[in-house]
Amino acid sequence: MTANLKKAELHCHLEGAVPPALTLSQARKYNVDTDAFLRDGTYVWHDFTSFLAAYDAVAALFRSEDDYALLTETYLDELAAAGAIYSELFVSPDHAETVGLGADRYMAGIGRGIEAARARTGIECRMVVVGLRHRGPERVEWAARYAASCGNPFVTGFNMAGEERVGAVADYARAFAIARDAGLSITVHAGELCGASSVRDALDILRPARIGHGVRAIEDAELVARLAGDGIVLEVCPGSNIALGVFADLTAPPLRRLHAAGVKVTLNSDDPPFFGTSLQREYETASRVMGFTDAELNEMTRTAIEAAFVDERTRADLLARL
Ligand SMILES: Nc1ncnc2[nH]cnc12
Ligand SMILES: [Zn+2]
Repeated sequence: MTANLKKAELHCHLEGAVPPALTLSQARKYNVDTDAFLRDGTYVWHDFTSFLAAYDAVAALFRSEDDYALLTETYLDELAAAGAIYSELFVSPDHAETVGLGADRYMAGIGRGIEAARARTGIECRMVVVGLRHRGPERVEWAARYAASCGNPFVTGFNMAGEERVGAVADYARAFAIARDAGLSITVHAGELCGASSVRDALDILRPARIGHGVRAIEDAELVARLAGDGIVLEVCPGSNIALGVFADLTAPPLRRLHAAGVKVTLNSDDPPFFGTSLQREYETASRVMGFTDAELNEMTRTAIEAAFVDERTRADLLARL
């Protein structure tokens, strides 16, 4: 039983972590009909594109600092209850601009939620600002400049998510250079909907410390050896990969093969209520279905904290709590 294990999560989209019950209460607050994207307590989508549309519809229900403080506290309390001592949240200032809240008040609300959850449960949390790939290079550069200049102490990293099949990685090199030059740590979604070449391009052009998913690297033995040799950490999200059809069933995700090849892997929920999962469930599945021992799961948690975008003192504190 993995409920008693300490956990850490590096890959979860804040707007992708909204429990359906909270979506319904937000919809009542703003008088929005949710039938198009939420039915019988389940989000309605059938492929990646319609998943993103449902995700955007849910995100549009969070319009104030208080809304985001509530969402952040709700998710971090759930994580802490599952034994998590550390969480990195992917936050999207584009969504804040879309609803007219503005990025600064968005980040302030999330920061309040982080502080409230930490005061109550001790969970440590940092934010990774996300640029949305399908909004194009200029918009991702806007997100990078925002992350670089916002001065929010919880912001420690930059990422790109969204529709992986749009554009080429090289189009976004300048955005990542802006973030890196400002001292932000780098991760990027790759090797999820696109194959091994998307992981190789990400490594060659963006030089990330971590890769979001990266699991399609399994298609190329030389690339797997490179990931292992370079110590690149994969933010693996098995439940997400199944829900989105990246792999057929839970016996297929290559977590065990990547781990056996010496690749540093971590467990993550990505967008838990959208994919019928949670961090607790990911640990439990890795144990019961994939056969990982508690020692191996604890090693993945350690890997996550060693790869966390935090200052060294916080990292030492977290490792001591493991
Ligand atoms: N799994 C995923 N891939 C790319 N962009 C996302 N945004 C939220 N979840 C995502
Ligand atoms: Zn993701």
